[in-house]
Amino acid sequence: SHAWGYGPSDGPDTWAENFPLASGPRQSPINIVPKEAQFDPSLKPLKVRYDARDAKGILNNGHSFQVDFVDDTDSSTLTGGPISGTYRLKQFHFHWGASDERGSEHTINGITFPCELHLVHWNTKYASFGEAADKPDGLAVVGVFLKIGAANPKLQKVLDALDAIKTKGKQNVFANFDPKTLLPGSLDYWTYDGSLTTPPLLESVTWIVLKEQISVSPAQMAKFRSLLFTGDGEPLCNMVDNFRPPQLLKGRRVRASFK
Ligand SMILES: NS(=O)(=O)c1cc(F)cc(F)c1
Ligand SMILES: [Zn+2]
Repeated sequence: SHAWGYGPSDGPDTWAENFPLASGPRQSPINIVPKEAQFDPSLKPLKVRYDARDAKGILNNGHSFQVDFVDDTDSSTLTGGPISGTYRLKQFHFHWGASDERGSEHTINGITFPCELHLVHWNTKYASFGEAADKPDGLAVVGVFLKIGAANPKLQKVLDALDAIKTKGKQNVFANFDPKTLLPGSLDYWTYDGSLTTPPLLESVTWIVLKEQISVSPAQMAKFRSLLFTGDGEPLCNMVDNFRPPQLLKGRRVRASFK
């Protein structure tokens, strides 16, 4: 299997060697230029309905950590917005930097944020996430920027679970959590057709990037950075800078749900 990472020898600039989609026509992330985004009055409001009881576990997968959800019913879904039909929440995860001036994957007018949250959903016209993952309308990911400010109490339950999943492959039960509490007050968004931002870089994602950011404190950022890319017994390597830089737009349009 193809080992990839974020270091000098296996990072984003090397991914095209094993994952040819890296040079594809609809790669993510991108730099969003709000003045060039077209307001689309036909875009519907985003409808987010999550059930805290669907939260299942938390896993250090060696690239980030993710909180996984039970997705065998329509109890936690995303509808409306730019998508048609019903997409089920599968997991959420984050990307972050070694320091506050980098870490996000999408940028706004070239501005980077210290962290970016991704809530991953799959189209229920397909039988499963795995089936949906390589279809052009298979996935919808909601991206939320985190900016340095006051401590965010909604993050704390997630961050307090990180000590038990410090190394690659470790996982734990993570129950009774409603990720809707992580979202900002406004669901105004930009949307464009893109891809997974990590290998296999599948071009199957309708990206929905929220305009409003949520806060994270420096101490909370230190918790993210306390995770390790490496497994038990391997040389320590802090899990930081696990972000792909912005990719070429290649003629794509970015639409705005707001004026
Ligand atoms: N980072 S991302 O949201 O594009 C993403 C989501 C996913 F479900 C699998 C991936 F490999 C990557
Ligand atoms: Zn992601």
